[in-house]
Order: sequence, then structure tokens, then C-alpha cells
Amino acid sequence: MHLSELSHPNQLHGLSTAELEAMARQIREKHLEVVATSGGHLGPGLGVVELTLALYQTLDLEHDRVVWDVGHQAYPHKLVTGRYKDFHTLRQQGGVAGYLKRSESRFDHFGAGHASTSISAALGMALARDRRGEDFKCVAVIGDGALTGGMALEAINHAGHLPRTKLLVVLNDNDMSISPPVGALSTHLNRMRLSKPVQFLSGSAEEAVKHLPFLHGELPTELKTLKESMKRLAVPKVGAVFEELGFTYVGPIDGHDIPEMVRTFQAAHRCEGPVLVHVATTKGKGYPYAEADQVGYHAQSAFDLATGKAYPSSKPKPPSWSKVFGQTLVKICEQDSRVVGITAAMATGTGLDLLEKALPQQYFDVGIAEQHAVTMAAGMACEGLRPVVAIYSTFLQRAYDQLIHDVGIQKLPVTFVLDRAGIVGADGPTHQGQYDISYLRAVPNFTVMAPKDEAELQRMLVTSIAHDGPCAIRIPRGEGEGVPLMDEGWQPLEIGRGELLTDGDDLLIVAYGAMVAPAMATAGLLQEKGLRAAVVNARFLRPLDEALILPLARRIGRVVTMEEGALPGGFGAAVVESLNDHDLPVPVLRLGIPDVLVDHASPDQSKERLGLTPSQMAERILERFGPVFRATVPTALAV
Ligand SMILES: Cc1ncc(C[n+]2csc(CCOP(=O)(O)OP(=O)(O)O)c2C)c(N)n1
Ligand SMILES: CC(=O)[C@@H](O)[C@H](O)COP(=O)(O)O
Ligand SMILES: [Mg+2]
Repeated sequence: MHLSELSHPNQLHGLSTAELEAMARQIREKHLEVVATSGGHLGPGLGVVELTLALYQTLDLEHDRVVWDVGHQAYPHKLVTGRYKDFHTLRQQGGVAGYLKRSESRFDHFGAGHASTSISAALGMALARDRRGEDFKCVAVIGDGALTGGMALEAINHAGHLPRTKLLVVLNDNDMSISPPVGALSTHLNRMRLSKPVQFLSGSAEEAVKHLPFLHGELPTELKTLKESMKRLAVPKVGAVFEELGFTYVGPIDGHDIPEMVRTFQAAHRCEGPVLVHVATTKGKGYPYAEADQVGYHAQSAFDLATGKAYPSSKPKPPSWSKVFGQTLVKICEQDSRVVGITAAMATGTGLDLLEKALPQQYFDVGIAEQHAVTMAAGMACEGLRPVVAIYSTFLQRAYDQLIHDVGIQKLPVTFVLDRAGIVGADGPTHQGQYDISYLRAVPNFTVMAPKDEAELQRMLVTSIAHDGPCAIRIPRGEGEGVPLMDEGWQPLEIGRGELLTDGDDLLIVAYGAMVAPAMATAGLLQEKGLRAAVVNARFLRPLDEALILPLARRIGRVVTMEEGALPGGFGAAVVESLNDHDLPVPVLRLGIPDVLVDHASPDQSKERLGLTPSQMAERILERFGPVFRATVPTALAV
């Protein structure tokens, strides 16, 4: 059977190993073709092709549940659950999502995108199953990176305490997070995988004796048993950690050996209580470039399959916000040894890999552990360090209590750089940096700011590090505005002071962060209609520059706010509240992300859909204030 004929994963039942291996080749081919064409996560899915086929051959997906952790590795899952023909639309507007999505398929039993949630969800399903007296398998497939997330360990702690709750946890151990994994757990997992006895006992025993004629290429049962018992005795049992926590541990087994996995999963399904099957895989398996550069091929934009290289961009791009942040922080750390950079397993994404290379002693990667990162930074700040925590806006959501409880209330000098703040695009709703303006507004003692461009980012960084209290700076995904940058000597900003970029009497536009450039473009379009708008770069959400904004609002009488964030509780709401608190009944048009989920699409497509392009914003302004403009600005709109 060809992959394209598969409409239900149960069609995998009864296929021979050879047929499954042929299917594996077809999955890899499709996976590579689509990701090379439109970008996406490459290495993770290539590593779980055989795992997916073997696991699904032992499950009845009409009844059983499978929860994939993160879901970035689940392209093979999508290809064997009826989405082969649409797979070319991966991560495109209206197309197949890049993560599991309950609304996309009945085989997507739980959505994700953020790591370390799968065991909790699968355990919840198992407990519900038992309460309802039903009988289906519940399986969580979690990576070694995601296993470093606190939630995963919380779930293991709970599941291991329920000896009669059947649950299968498949640990996909490819010895990689996005970067090489960090932490004691990862070292422990590796001890089993890499120890000499297991290496000897794994494949080499068969190889060593296969040529002996009387063995006919087979390892005699006695030697197999001996091998197994030696394996179990000769190396520290990595399973002890899980077995002491109440799990039956099996492994590590070869995650590319379909028959071995089928046998093991079938045996695991017969076990009572929680079972953990430790599967050793290779991230990027089957594509040499991805195997050789597992960090670089975790995720890729469109690339040439033959060379593995990204297509050259048509015109030179300015450095990304993340790169400017990373480079600037290196310079600051060189001049001030109190300053340290902290990432939660996102060194390359945040630009902190530059600090790791330049000043490793001032760099910390805590693994996928955002809560720990925040509170560790708080502890560092108590002892005189100036920690800079770089976490994506969406992933920082996971450490909200730590922001309040450990940093804000104690007013500790920690700087947070929220990368990917705003619309990120193809990663969709779980990854949009949509909520940080709202969720930071209420956190006590925080100074919250957003730069209009990379030069202002540099100034905000030095301002934050010098400030004796917590600060948060949000920056968007992708390349910056391309403004000239200084190498050092950045002038700190006055906390709470915005800037008037251009004055005008017909309208006041107050823009925040990455919306300042679009605000200026919108003002330009309005000027073509005879309208002169004042534009303020707010710079600060907290404290808001009321001394600048309120007199302008009072004089002009019409306000538009612009933010690349959720409108509920966002920047515009802060301006409205300020006007209200000062009894200024000035009409405000708030432009931003309404109370909706922003699905996967390109950032430009999403902005178009949300009415956030300069031309759309100009139209919306004219629609809202048109009558007033006609009455008070006769020359306006006449053009
Ligand atoms: C809470 C959270 N923090 C960070 C990330 C970013 N992230 C996506 S995949 C990944 C690495 C996951 O490693 P692993 O679970 O081993 O999966 P692999 O990529 O190796 O298949 C990280 C850090 C995330 N998705 N969720
Ligand atoms: C799966 C995951 O969460 C990360 O790989 C994320 O997709 C990275 O996002 P960026 O591509 O914006 O760094
Ligand atoms: Mg991994």
C-alpha cells in the first residue's frame, strides 16, 4: 500500500515490516518535499517516522488516544491520519497546521505547541476513561527536551502514584532539544545510551558472531538472553529513576527498528499501570544534512533539497531583532560582569547563542523550564547580578506567577526580553506573541517597554539593566527596521518618557513598539488626504507617558492607539483608562489584535486579515472619524 492510499491509521495493522519500511520511505519523501518547499520543522519529524508506524500498528486509533508533546514532530502522524493529499498546504493560511489541532482531525486527540504537556493530558484522559469504565489505551509521546519541562515531571510524579492507571509514555530520546539538551536528566538518559557495555551489547554482538557459519547469521537465544541480562546488569539502570517513581521502564530500544518497537509496545500495552518505553532515535534521520546539523535543521525556511541550503534572499536583509539583542548583550556583558543571559532552551531563537559563544561564563541555558529560569534570575538578582532573561512572549506565559510572586512583588532588578512578541506567522495560535502587553500590565513594580527599532532596543537594554527594578522589553520576530546601530555608548532612556515623532492638529496616533513604523506610514497616507496627524512613540506601557499624551489628546480631541498585541487589556486600554482617570472624554480608536485566535499564515497575511496594514488602518481611521474630519477639516478628504 502506498502512503497516499492511507486514509485511516488502522490500515497499518497487518502490514509487514517490509511494507512499513516502504511506508517510512514514502513518509520521509513527502516530509522532505513539503518542508523544503514551504518551510517547517524538519529534523523532529524525520526522527519519529518508524516510531509512529510501529506505535500505530499496535494501537486502534478508532478508540485509543495518542498525545504528542509539542507536536512539531507530528508530521508523520498527520501523513498517516488522512492528511497526505493536503500536506502541501502545511503551515499556510487555511492549510494543514504545523501542530496537532483537535479541530483539524479526530486523530489529533490533544493540541500543543508548548512543550511538556503531553503526559498530563494523557493521564487526564486515562483517569476519565477509568471513571467512565471505558477501555482504550492512552499514550503520550514526549521528547527528551520536553521531558526537562516541570509539567512533565509533575505528571510523572502523579502517574507513578497510580499503579492501576494504565498509561504508556513513549520517551523519544534523540539527545537533542533545539540545541543540545542540558540538565542532569539528559545526562542520565545518555548514560544508558552511550555507555560502553550497551554499545557493545547493542548491535555489535550480532555483528561479532553473524559470520560464524553454524549460527546462520542468528544470535542464539542463550546469547540473546545473556546479552539482555548483561545489558541490564552492566550499566547503571537509567530506568531506575522512572521505576523508583512507580513506572515500569523498558529500554532504551532502537527507535528506527520497527519490529523491535512493535514487540516492545505490544508488551507495554499488556502491562498494568504506567509504563515508560525509552526509544533512542536520531533527529533528522534519513536526511544527511539534518543528521549532521541537528540544530540548524530543527526548523527550516524553504531550502534546496539537493544541497540542504536555504535559497538566497533577493535583497540583503537587516539583522534580526534577536541578533541585534544578542550582539548588544555580548557588548554589555563584556563591560559588566554582573550581567548574565538566561535562556529556556531557546539559545538560537533568542540570539543568546552569541553570548554562549563569546562569554559562556555569563550564559545559562536551563532547558525547557521557563518558571525555573525566572525564579533563578530572581535569586541571582538578590545577590547583585543583573540577569537578562530572554524568553519568547508566548513561552513566558508559562512563568506568570513567577513574574509576579518572585520578581515583581520583590521588585528585583531582572530584565526580560520577550522575543517573538506580536504576530509570528506560521506557528499559529499557540505561538503568537499576542498576550504579553495585557499580561504584563498588571504585574507590580514592572517597567514595561517596547522599542520602535533596533537602535532603541539597544538603549532600552542599557536602561533596563541600569534600572533598580524589574523591566520587560518586547521585540518582534524577524528582521529589524534596518536603522544604523551604534557599537557601544548607548544613551539610556528616561523611564516613562515617550517621544513626539511628528505633530499635527487633526489626529493623535499613539503607537507602541513595532507599530511605530506602520503608524508613521499611516500618518503619511492621511496626509495625502489633507489630514495632519501627530504621532507619538509611546516607548513605555508602564509607566505610560501621560505628561506627553494627555495634553496632546486634550488639544487634538481624537486619538488612535496602535499595538501588535491583544486589544483586551492591552496598550490601547491603558491609554483609554488614563484618559478616563483624567476626565478627558476623548474618543479613542484602538487598533490591534481583537479577541480572536490568529491562525497560521504569513505575518503579512495575518496583519491583512486583522486590518493592521497602514492602508487599512488609514481607512479605518477615516471611517471612524470621517464625519468629524469633514466638519472640522474642510480641506480634508477633498483630495
Ligand atoms: C514551553 C515551551 N518552551 C519552549 C519551546 C520551544 N521548543 C519547541 S521544540 C523544543 C525542543 C523540544 O525538544 P524535544 O522534546 O526533545 O523534541 P525534539 O525536537 O528533539 O524532537 C523547544 C525548546 C516550546 N515549544 N514550549
Ligand atoms: C516548536 C517550537 O516551539 C519552536 O521550534 C518554534 O517553532 C520556534 O519558533 P521560531 O521559528 O520563531 O524560532
Ligand atoms: Mg529531543
